[in-house]
Amino acid sequence: MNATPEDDSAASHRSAPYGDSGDGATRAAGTPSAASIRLDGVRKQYPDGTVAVNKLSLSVPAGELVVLIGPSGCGKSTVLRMINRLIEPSAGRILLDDEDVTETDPVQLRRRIGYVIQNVGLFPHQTVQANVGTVPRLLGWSRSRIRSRSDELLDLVGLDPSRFGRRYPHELSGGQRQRVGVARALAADPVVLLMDEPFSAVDPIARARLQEEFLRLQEEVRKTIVLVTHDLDEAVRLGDRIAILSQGGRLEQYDSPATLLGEPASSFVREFVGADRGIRRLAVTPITRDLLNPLPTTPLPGSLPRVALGSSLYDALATLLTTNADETWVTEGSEPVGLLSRHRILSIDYPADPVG
Ligand SMILES: Nc1ncnc2c1ncn2[C@@H]1O[C@H](COP(=O)(O)OP(=O)(O)OP(=O)(O)O)[C@@H](O)[C@H]1O
Repeated sequence: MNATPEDDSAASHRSAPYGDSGDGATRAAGTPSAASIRLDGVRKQYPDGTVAVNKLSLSVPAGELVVLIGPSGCGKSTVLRMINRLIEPSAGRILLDDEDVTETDPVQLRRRIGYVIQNVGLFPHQTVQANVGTVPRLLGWSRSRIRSRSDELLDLVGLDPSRFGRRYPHELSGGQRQRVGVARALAADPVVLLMDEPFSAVDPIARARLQEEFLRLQEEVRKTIVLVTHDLDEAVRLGDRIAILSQGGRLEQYDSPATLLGEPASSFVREFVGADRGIRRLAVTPITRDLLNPLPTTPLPGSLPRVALGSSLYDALATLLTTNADETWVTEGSEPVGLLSRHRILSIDYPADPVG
């Protein structure tokens, strides 16, 4: 298992040195604002002797979204809270770019690290706008600057500031509260975003929509994100990489979703990802040209559904099942480039599973 990704893209996302940002938010235009994270032999033993995390090494390239997943009590939240020093490690080092977090003032550190938790923890007696402006206020920004940043972020998370800015948290739905939580965490343009079960308090439909919106948001802001979840589907959907932990914070595997599902590194991982990983693999396998039947020479039947080349096999199968068709057009732009059949999707021959 390699916990230091070879295709580390940190260099291409390298953040400005912290000193450049002055109050932590005014970076030079176009300068990506994300830091890499490196955990090096990190251990946490609580005073009662519980070893929550042991010898954990993990690198998160700047601008990537890494998901921590594993059974209850395996140390996920402890890992997250050691990164922003809500918990001090007993041993090992945690680096943001090249800076050791244990040597950084915790208050300064937390202003550069956004933190989103389940149920958000918005201040109930403050408006949405004031909640989003929390860290900028601490940083001493002017009122007008806080206001415009708050409006910008509410827009970014899909909440109209003129409609929602003056509301109080209890006047929002769970999903809207969650969005405000994300906006608040992004307010001072942090270099890292830590998210502990951020979507688990909302119902499955709102959750799927939040996940989708969140992916779009990440395309735009490209933060380094470490997200804890219990939900494997969420991990597969959101993660550039997934770290699976077992009890005692032991790293079982750290890989892309496709590799994790296709090549579980241990029987623990295999069991954890479960029997329905075949379906999940469809969700992370794109439609490629080699799977397509050529376009027919006879006139094309117009009634078939369409899916885009590059979307997932899961999407294709879902389209076929909902339209009750045996084949779908696969399109590139607006042009059909081939046909994909239900049979072909179901007969894909994945490489043999290396774990007995
Ligand atoms: N303050 C504490 N004192 C002693 N043990 C603790 C403390 N906080 C957490 N633990 C223990 O450390 C281990 C890891 O806890 P942690 O909350 O990090 O796990 P988790 O994977 O996030 O769990 P869950 O998925 O249930 O939220 C658990 O055994 C937990 O009981």
